[in-house]
Amino acid sequence: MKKQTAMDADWIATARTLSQALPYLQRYDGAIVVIKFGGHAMGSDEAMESFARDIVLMRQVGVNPVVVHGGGPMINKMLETLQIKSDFVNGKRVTDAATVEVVEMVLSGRVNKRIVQAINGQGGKAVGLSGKDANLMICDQTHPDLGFVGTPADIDPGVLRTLFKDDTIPVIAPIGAGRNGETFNVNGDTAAGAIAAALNADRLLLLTDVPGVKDADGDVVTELTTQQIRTMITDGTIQGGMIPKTETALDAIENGVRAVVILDGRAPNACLLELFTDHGAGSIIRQKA
Ligand SMILES: Nc1ncnc2c1ncn2[C@@H]1O[C@H](COP(=O)(O)OP(=O)(O)O)[C@@H](O)[C@H]1O
Ligand SMILES: CC(=O)N[C@@H](CCC(=O)OP(=O)(O)O)C(=O)O
Repeated sequence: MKKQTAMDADWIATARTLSQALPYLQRYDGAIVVIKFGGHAMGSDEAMESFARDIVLMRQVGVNPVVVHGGGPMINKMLETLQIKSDFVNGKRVTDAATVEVVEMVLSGRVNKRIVQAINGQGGKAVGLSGKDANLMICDQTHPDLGFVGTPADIDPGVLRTLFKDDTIPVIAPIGAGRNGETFNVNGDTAAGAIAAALNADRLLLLTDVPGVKDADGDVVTELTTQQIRTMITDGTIQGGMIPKTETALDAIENGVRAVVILDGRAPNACLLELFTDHGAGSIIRQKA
C-alpha cells in the first residue's frame, strides 16, 4: 500500500470532519439562524474576521444567517469621550435624550458598518439595517426609569425574508423606532431574541466573552432547562449582562425559537462548531419536545 503522506493525512482529517458535518449541513439547509454578536465578542480584528468568515460559510452552505449586534464597550468609550455619565440597571443602560443620540450614532454607524464591511471582505453580501428600517422593530418604552430604552413590540421581518431571497446577509443594529417618532435603545440580546422569535428561527446564537453560562463553582453548564435559569437568576449565580442574555433565551424559547445557545464568540469557528459538530459549543437551552 502507498505510504501515507502529510498531505493525505490532512485530507483524511478534512474528509472525516466533513463527513461528520454532513447530517448537520443537511439539517440546517434553508434554516434561519440568528446570531447576536456582542460588543465584548468583537473586541479584536481577528475575532471580527473569524466571525465574518463563519457567517459567509454558513450562507454558502444554505443557512440564512441574520446578524444582530451589540456594541456596549464602543458606546461606553464614546460616552466617556463626550463626558456623558452612564449607569446600568440589571444589564440595561439608563438612556436619556443625549445618550440615545450617541447610542444610535455608534451602533448604526461605526459598529454596524464595521461588521458589514468584514462580511463583504470575506466574499459575502451584507446589508446594514437598524430596527427603524422598513419598520423592522417598533418598540414601547421599557420603563420610565430607564428613559429611552425600548422593548420590541411589533416586529415586521418582511425585509429580512426579501434579503434571504437575494442571497444577502442582514446585519441589524438594536435601535428601535417608537410609535411617536422616538428612538429607542434596545439591549442587543433582547433585539436578537425578538427578531429570532418573529422569524421562528431554528437557532439563536448569543455570542459573548465567556464559554457559556457558569454555575456557582464557575463551571460551564452545557445544557440548561428554563427552570434552572430562573433559579440561577433568583439566587444571583447569573448576574449583570448575563441576565438579559438568559432572559432572552427564556422568551425566545417560549415564542417559537427551537434552541438558544450562549457561547464564546472569540473562540475560533465558534458558530460553525456549534452548528456542525456533535459536541456543539457553550450552553444550550432547548424547546421542550
Ligand atoms: N453565571 C454566569 N455565567 C457566565 N457569565 C456571567 C454569569 N453571570 C454574570 N456573567 C457575566 O456576563 C458577562 C456577559 O454579558 P455582557 O458583558 O453583557 O456580554 P456581551 O457584551 O457579550 O453582550 C460575562 O462576561 C460575565 O462577566
Ligand atoms: C438598553 C441597552 O443596554 N442597550 C445596549 C445596546 C448595546 C448592547 O446591547 O451591546 P452589548 O451586546 O455589547 O452589551 C447599550 O446601551 O449598551
